Amino acid sequence: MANKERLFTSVIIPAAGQGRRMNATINKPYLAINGKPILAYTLDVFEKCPLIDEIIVVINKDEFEICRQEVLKPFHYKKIKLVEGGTTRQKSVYNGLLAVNPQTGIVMTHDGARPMIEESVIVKSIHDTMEYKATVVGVPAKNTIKVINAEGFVEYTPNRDYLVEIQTPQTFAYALLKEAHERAIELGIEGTDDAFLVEHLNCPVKIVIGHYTNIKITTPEDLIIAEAIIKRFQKDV
Ligand SMILES: Nc1ccn([C@@H]2O[C@H](COP(=O)(O)OP(=O)(O)OP(=O)(O)O)[C@@H](O)[C@H]2O)c(=O)n1
Ligand SMILES: C[C@](O)(CO)[C@H](O)COP(=O)(O)O
Repeated sequence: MANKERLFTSVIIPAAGQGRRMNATINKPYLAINGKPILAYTLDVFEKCPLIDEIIVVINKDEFEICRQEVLKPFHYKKIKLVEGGTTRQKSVYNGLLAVNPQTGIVMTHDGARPMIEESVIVKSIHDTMEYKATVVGVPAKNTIKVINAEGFVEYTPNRDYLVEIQTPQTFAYALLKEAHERAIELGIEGTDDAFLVEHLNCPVKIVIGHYTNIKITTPEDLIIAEAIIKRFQKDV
């Protein structure tokens, strides 16, 4: 990856969760903010980004119809392929990895539930991955973080200068991420993000500093925050 020639770039969007913490009547990707589904906001940014060649959206088996009707049909996406999800985020991403175009050189993962991603962060992630092979977007921790024990007592307070809250996109050389997922399957490792699996291969992962607005919509109050951010920063939607 030392030379900077453009590589075919695929993004895998896991959107096959259950949204248990949201506790809504429809699954999170299809909940609307200002009349538009969360997943459509996410897809818009990748669809418009000229560095993204292919978008693999990973969804639940029984949600193909709602995805087609509520997201794909009204918003006219061209680069998208739908793939069935697995029982965990990691399994969903792996299904996506198996479905990418055989030419894929760079693969990015981005939560369907992070609709406020900005194109500049996607572009920086791709550029930095050409150099480092593995990058993750994060923001410096704003709060003091404490490591506790099983009894709920503080063990120690890590230096905040070295704490970053991790988001997505997470971007990798395709062969590296595939190897990391396959090694994790062999070893029975389950991680909450993709970088964790790459870290297990002892491969350095570079941080791309992102934006605090790129929240993951997880609980009901996140919808209020997202609505406010979208109104304030993305008036054209
Ligand atoms: N089996 C799974 C689990 C999660 N995801 C996706 O991974 C992203 C991050 O997961 P999270 O926000 O935790 O979503 P859910 O799993 O839906 O939420 P919860 O844990 O509250 O059920 C989401 O876009 C979600 O749809 C997925 O594709 N497949
Ligand atoms: C990948 C991730 O977005 C990084 O913050 C996150 O770990 C996935 O969501 P979950 O809440 O851990 O399922």
